[in-house]
Amino acid sequence: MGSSKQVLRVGLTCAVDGLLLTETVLVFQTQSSSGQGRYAGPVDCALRLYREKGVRGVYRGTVLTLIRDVPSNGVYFLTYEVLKHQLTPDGESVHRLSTPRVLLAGGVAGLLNWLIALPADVLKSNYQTAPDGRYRGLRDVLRVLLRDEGAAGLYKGLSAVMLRAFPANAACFLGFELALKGLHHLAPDWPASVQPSEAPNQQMELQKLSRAGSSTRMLFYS
Ligand SMILES: CC(=O)O[C@H](CC(=O)[O-])C[N+](C)(C)C
Repeated sequence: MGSSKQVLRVGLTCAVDGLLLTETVLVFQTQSSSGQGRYAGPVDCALRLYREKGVRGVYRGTVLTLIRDVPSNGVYFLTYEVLKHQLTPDGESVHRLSTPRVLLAGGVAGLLNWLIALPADVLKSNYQTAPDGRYRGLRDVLRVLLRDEGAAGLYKGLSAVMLRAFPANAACFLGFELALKGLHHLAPDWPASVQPSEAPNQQMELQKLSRAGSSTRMLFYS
């Protein structure tokens, strides 16, 4: 694992990936579930939002998306890495963590992600799906929600979100680990597959590598 700060930084910057389609997806999902059928599909939805409201229309709610995703993504990846290391028995490599432990670390990371993300997610959804002119700005979305529903409104849908969060993110991280193992299998000498920061396991790995006669990989440990 990189340092906690590195993992946190990766998580925080990953938040930007979700910005591109957030408004389009939500507007399209809302009309689909209401059965109104105003848009033929997500692309049609994006194009019409753009034509009717310009770039601002497509990116409405971006600030709230960032408020949701930046802290929660940081905590998400950090929690996963920290838990993986804590769940690794002494003397064993974190890369050989058993499937149930990977699932546990991923599931808990998902729960914490949503515990932090949900209030901003509720505000973002209210803002993005409201008719034009309903809110005077982001603060107004919070004011109206607190007035109408109280603080509990910020955690609307918590149980459903949590029920989904554990299995979805457990499976997501298991898929990630399996993909990583597959790639490592295909390209064992690829530099990025070597973990120079694994100090406790370094000696053991070095012995294994020298037995296998792999001088290329040993270079990365020196
Ligand atoms: C807010 C969100 O989309 O959370 C993701 C996890 C999930 O349950 O969908 C996390 N991440 C955006 C890092 C994939």
